[in-house]
Amino acid sequence: MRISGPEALVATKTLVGSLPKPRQAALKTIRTRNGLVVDRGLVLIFPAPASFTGEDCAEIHIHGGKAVVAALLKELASFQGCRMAEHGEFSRRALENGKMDLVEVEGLADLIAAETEMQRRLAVEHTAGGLSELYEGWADRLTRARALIEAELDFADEDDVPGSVSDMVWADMAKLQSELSDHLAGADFGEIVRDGLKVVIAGAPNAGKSSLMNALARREVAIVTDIAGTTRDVLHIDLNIEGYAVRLYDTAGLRDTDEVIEREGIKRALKTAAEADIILSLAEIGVTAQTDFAGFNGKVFRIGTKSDIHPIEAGSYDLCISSTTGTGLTELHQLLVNDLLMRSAALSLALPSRLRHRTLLADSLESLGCAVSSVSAGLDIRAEFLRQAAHSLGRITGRVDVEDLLDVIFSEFCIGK
Ligand SMILES: Nc1nc2c(ncn2[C@@H]2O[C@H](COP(=O)(O)OP(=O)(O)OP(=O)(O)O)[C@@H](O)[C@H]2O)c(=O)[nH]1
Ligand SMILES: [K+]
Ligand SMILES: [Mg+2]
Repeated sequence: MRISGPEALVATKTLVGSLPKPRQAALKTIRTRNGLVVDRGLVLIFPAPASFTGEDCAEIHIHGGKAVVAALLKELASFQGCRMAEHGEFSRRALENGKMDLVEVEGLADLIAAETEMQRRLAVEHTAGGLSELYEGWADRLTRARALIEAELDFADEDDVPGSVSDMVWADMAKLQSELSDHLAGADFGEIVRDGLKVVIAGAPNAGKSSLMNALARREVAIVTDIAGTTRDVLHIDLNIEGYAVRLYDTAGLRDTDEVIEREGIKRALKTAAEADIILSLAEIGVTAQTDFAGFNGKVFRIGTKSDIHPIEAGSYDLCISSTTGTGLTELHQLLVNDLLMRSAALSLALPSRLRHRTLLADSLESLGCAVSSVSAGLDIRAEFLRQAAHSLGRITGRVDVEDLLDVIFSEFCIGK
């Protein structure tokens, strides 16, 4: 049981008699104020500000049985100012007290939800502040640049400000522009690691889409019949491939039809394929035509099916498989592994992984681009673009730029001494 806030230590002391030394576990008997023993267990205290929330915190380790928990909760609730925490309230207080920033809080949420090794690694990278450091470093660079530009504006006639500072600043800003843009390019993969690679099985009716889904799931997820138009709803399963989350979708067979339910199924199939990272375009070897999915964003692999009953036509397909015999399924798995490895190549896991990150990074990059390229605009306007770029970065971590501009000017130059 974790208790945080100004009354945490008072309440804990009342329950366990005497408090242990900060951050040292001690075995205590936990009693109600009527003297009834609730349980015996280890007690730890973390006086403010050296705690997770930044407030006074206590941990009472109890046996997890329902009645024990209920008894301690009931006793705690009777203390003045003590109540049940709301969802995420400990992290929220940590954020408010400057113990974590927004990216770290999001990382913690992702870490708790992580199911695959790569999701875990990405989340750890975020909770450990790797990304925050990067953004704060960039925001500092922008603030410094702006300070230098404003110094040139304000004190252009004074000797203390070296000339052509501007050139140096803009060269650095152009460099930052490309760093930011490289980082933003990693957002696609960051989102894939966090949310899973979307692999959509699509193609003509009876191509064997649902059979492939079942073979990869190793269970009968989808209905399989020899009737064309069996699958209507979009089905999905989650796979873990080399530590990466992969979401595999089975969809309705694509064809012209007047059947109302099937039409709706096809509409959904196309929508799902449009959002895919990878489309496995299935066609029965030599029997059904391959849908080419031209204009779709996902990478398309042409898969020939039922290789057990048709001669393999090398050249027409990227891969031929048989869900019945299992031929080609190892290769299909390897194809996905290779794709993931290719996407991850040369990328660290300090990647933006949420739409919120992506949007603000894009905003920042756009402002920076305006600042760098508006060569004919006044320096004041270009400086304002730099401010906006830093502001967007500050909003990612939640530590929006405070007005430390003058500090920077005076620390770098000896103006007005
Ligand atoms: N011989 C052979 N038959 C297969 C194979 N895969 C699927 N089939 C058969 O082909 C028929 C259609 O399979 P499904 O998996 O339902 O095909 P689908 O693409 O999901 O079809 P719709 O949902 O109707 O679009 C069934 O009779 C399957 O048993 C295979 O690898 N070899
Ligand atoms: K079918
Ligand atoms: Mg099907």
